[in-house]
Amino acid sequence: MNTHYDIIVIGAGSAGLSVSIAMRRFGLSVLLIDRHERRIGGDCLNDGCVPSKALLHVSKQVHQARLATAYGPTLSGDVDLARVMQYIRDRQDAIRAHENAQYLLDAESLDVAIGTAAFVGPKTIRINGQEVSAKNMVLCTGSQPQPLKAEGIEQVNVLTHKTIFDLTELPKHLLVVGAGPNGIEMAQAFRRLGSEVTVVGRDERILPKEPAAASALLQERLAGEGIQFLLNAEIESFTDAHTAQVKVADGQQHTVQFDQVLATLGRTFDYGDINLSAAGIELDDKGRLRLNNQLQTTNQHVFAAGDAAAGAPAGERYFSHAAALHASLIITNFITPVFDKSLSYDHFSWVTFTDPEVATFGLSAKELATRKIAFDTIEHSFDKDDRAVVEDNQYARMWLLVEPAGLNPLSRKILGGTMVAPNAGELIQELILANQQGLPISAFVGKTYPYPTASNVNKAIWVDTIGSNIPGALKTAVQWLY
Ligand SMILES: Cc1cc2nc3c(=O)[nH]c(=O)nc-3n(C[C@H](O)[C@H](O)[C@H](O)COP(=O)(O)OP(=O)(O)OC[C@H]3O[C@@H](n4cnc5c(N)ncnc54)[C@H](O)[C@@H]3O)c2cc1C
Ligand SMILES: NC(=O)c1ccc[n+]([C@@H]2O[C@H](COP(=O)([O-])OP(=O)(O)OC[C@H]3O[C@@H](n4cnc5c(N)ncnc54)[C@H](O)[C@@H]3O)[C@@H](O)[C@H]2O)c1
Repeated sequence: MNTHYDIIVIGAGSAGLSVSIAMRRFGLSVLLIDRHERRIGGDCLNDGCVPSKALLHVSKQVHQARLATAYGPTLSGDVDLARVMQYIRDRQDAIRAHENAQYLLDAESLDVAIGTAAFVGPKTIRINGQEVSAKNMVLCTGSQPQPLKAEGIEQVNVLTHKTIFDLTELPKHLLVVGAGPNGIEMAQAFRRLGSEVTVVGRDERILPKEPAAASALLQERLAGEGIQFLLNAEIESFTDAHTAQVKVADGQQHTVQFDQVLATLGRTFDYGDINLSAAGIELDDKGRLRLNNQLQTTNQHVFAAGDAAAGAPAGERYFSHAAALHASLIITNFITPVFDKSLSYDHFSWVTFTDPEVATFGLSAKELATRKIAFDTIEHSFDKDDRAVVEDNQYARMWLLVEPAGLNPLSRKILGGTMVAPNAGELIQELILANQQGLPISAFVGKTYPYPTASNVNKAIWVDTIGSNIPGALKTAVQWLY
């Protein structure tokens, strides 16, 4: 470790890895810091995206094996959770092979220091007793799970995403508190592995950041798999280590007996040991870094990326690919400072990896209304799609927000949307590209999809919409010409 670098990056999760590797590749001297060698890769690798997606993968295999018994094969025995968790650890290790300090030094010539960094001045930190300075620094320090508060909580061992992957026995009854993406993904995974699952959510619907119709469709599917939902509800108290009293807004009280409880209540921040005040870095009233839309803190030489950038005026997005977007913005502004770019989520997208997946992109109806942008909502059911029929997915749906029809219906552009379908996260990619590049819907209508690819729905929605709204004058003209 040197005493001065071009850039110091604190936190080696999705954000820190993106910023530090790119800046090093541009030939700058970079120091990347994380508290522990085993935290390199951050939440995504260690207790977020990777283990949760691996768990969902296994749970889907188990679910499909169970469905296959309809055709003759038999299935016996319970899922051995210890073996499932071993599979997850193996998958994490496969990624760790290229996300560790030695690899980063060997492959990227990147200096990595293990220890807790704390500011001692505007451009200087102390780590492991040594002071190191830099021209600029990037805080990629992530976020923490919001703690569950309820009377009697001290009797209960509350799991979070940081501890649930250490379980070795399948819970008989898993109580999930919080109905956001983390809670809903885990609820389905454990239900499919064999647990009874109850979800308690504060809002009136699951996945409240999605359009209401998408939340309702997913909830119906999950309820069909046996997940119990208590919505508009909160844990009032724990009367012992395995009993929760749940109060629903309509006044009803439910007693839920559980052997494990998982809290998935959103994110919070802990800047207790980093001494932000020594660098003049301020927090906002929600305890987030106070940032501008260039992701600059109140210290002009210190920036933030990833979950730590949640205080940006553009809004909160806690995703690995948001970290990559922030990293790309910061890097662009470092290397082309005359064109200061601002953070925008106008073409952002995300996927909740349940089965069916929920994939959302672009501007929401609420954002369009706030910006006074006129739009139509076009709903498309997959019920007549041959691929959906043969795979029994006719329930799937999408809702696209599109410019109002003008003189040429094929020139309309897609402003945003949501799809609830198996593999929606993959199917929606060409819609995202069209949205980002401003392609008109003629791009879909003019494309021939190999039959029966699932993504043909991206054409069918427009063929149906245009086909059922051909203006009378056009029909008359066609008849006359024919
Ligand atoms: C269960 C779960 C599932 C998820 N699934 C997905 C998904 O499927 N797709 C998706 O896009 N996103 C998903 N996310 C969100 C995603 O994991 C996070 O948005 C992302 O990991 C944040 O990356 P980050 O680099 O900002 O922070 P982190 O990954 O939290 O990294 C921050 C790092 O900073 C280090 N650090 C903090 N302070 C200091 C200090 N003072 N000194 C040294 N080091 C420090 C920490 O040790 C940590 O390693 C999921 C999250 C959870 C909880
Ligand atoms: N597939 C993915 O990309 C994925 C998966 C998991 C998590 N994540 C990310 O991680 C972040 C954290 O996930 P999350 O689901 O914990 O956060 P979240 O903020 O999205 O959802 C938490 C939910 O819990 C509810 N809640 C809060 N306190 C409660 C209480 N006391 N009782 C009942 N409900 C309560 C909130 O109203 C909210 O709906 C998310 O913002 C998401 O971006 C992404």
